[in-house]
Amino acid sequence: MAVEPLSAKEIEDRLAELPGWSLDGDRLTRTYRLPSHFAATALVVHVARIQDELDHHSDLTLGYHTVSLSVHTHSAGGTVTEKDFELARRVEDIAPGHGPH
Ligand SMILES: C[C@H](O)[C@H](O)[C@H]1CNC2=NC(N)=NC(=O)C2=N1
Repeated sequence: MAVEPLSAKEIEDRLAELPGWSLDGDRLTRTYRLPSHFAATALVVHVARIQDELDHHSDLTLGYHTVSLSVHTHSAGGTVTEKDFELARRVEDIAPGHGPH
């Protein structure tokens, strides 16, 4: 599927529906804080499954009690596309099940 870069306005509108997510340069990012290192690790594994299912992969960083995602679309020249937002929405759906953050 060919994907096009989103405009600044399109990104802004989509971010308004995704509290906690922000634009950092040309990347969509969010850091989740979890109740334990084990919970954070479980979230990483769950996100990895979603990323393989979507065939769209963020830089996914595990900290002590944190999980950070940073994503853009390589095939669209490293810009933010609808695919990045699709991933962000899917992660938002499952993150609450991993404990408070
Ligand atoms: C061959 C495979 O479909 C591509 O390499 C996929 C995999 N995951 C990807 N992830 C991201 N973030 N951008 C891509 O363009 C991308 N392309």
